[in-house]
Amino acid sequence: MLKITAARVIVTCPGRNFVTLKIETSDGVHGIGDATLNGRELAVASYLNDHVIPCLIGRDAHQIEDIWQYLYKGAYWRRGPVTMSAVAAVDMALWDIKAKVAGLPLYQLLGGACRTGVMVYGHANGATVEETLDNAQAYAEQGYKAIRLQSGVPGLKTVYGVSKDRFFYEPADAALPSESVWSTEKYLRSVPPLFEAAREKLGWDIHLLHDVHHRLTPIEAGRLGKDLEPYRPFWMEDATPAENQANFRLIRQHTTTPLAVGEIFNSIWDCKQLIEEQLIDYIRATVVHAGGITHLRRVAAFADMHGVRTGCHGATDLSPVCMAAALHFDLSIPNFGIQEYMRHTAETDAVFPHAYSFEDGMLHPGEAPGLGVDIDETLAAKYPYSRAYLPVARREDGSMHDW
Ligand SMILES: O=C(O)C(=O)C[C@H](O)[C@H](O)CO
Repeated sequence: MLKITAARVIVTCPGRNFVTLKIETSDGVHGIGDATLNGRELAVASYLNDHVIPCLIGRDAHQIEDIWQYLYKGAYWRRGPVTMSAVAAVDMALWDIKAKVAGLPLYQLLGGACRTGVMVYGHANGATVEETLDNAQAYAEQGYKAIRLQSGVPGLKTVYGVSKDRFFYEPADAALPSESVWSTEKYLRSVPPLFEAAREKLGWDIHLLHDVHHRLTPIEAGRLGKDLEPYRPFWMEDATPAENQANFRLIRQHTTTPLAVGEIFNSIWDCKQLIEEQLIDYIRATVVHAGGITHLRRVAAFADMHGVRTGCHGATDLSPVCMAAALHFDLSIPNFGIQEYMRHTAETDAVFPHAYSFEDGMLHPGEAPGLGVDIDETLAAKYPYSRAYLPVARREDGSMHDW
């Protein structure tokens, strides 16, 4: 038995907030897991400190599945982002421990590598089409094989996906949510010309992606998907809110543009119908928000049966611990599609030294035992938590819209 002797939550803000769980064991091996839930970080920290850690002490760290079931079923109150991020952090830390004890990089325990590396997509954005495409060109020159394009919308001051910095994007930008104004009509007019210009400038040998960020109705999404078809996007993401999974039937009826959704999903139940009915092409659920590696493997296996591939969320609010976990997972499953990669700042990378590396458009988790990522607690302590929220959006008449 490898006894869990201690566990603690580390909250740090090296440029943005991260919550990390560290689990220690009787033979001195420790593991870490990401528990960051953007804008609601302290809720997960409390869930772990007040309700999960007391149940972990004394358990066998090797019993990953049993501990997962204990935390999921044992809480009685199932699912939800706070619960599932906490369960995920425990799960990641336990896989880290198991792989360290085995002396192997985690992907070896998950079945070994199915591919030589993990294709990632970078984020090109700008206030204008020209600026966005100049940035996209810079990504292409760095070797990226896939690039997400988000551009300013004429007539709207700020929109999701457009940052002030060329290579870094941080949407949680204020101590109280900032407000932006949204117009579906203006947005819908702006995206097809962006993709037309992108194909002219970048050619056809690069994958182009776009994130709608839940802002359209199903029929509007069907229209956008159809308008983008001539430019062969890799995917159209989060076309409409997905609480009602049947909404995707309508989008599917109107377009052959591939559909991706799921970064805010917490469990297999959020995507059961989407996958079973083949209403999507890529499932974006991620290690930290969907119950860890144990649960995400189940989602991926179910998706594989239905011809759906993975495209895990990988924004900056998922820490390097989650990124490492995602890379081991991506490398080991048969139906991997693509991995999002929004680079962290140098400050963040220093707090979380890691073995993963980027080369020629691909990430690789590296060969260090475990997840191959650690937390420098002394450095982390220098960056206290700083409250930050995601923005909100209102329509031009003042009513709330999805941001
Ligand atoms: O990366 C994406 O596709 C996103 O939509 C990023 C999200 O807005 C971000 O992770 C919210 O915390």
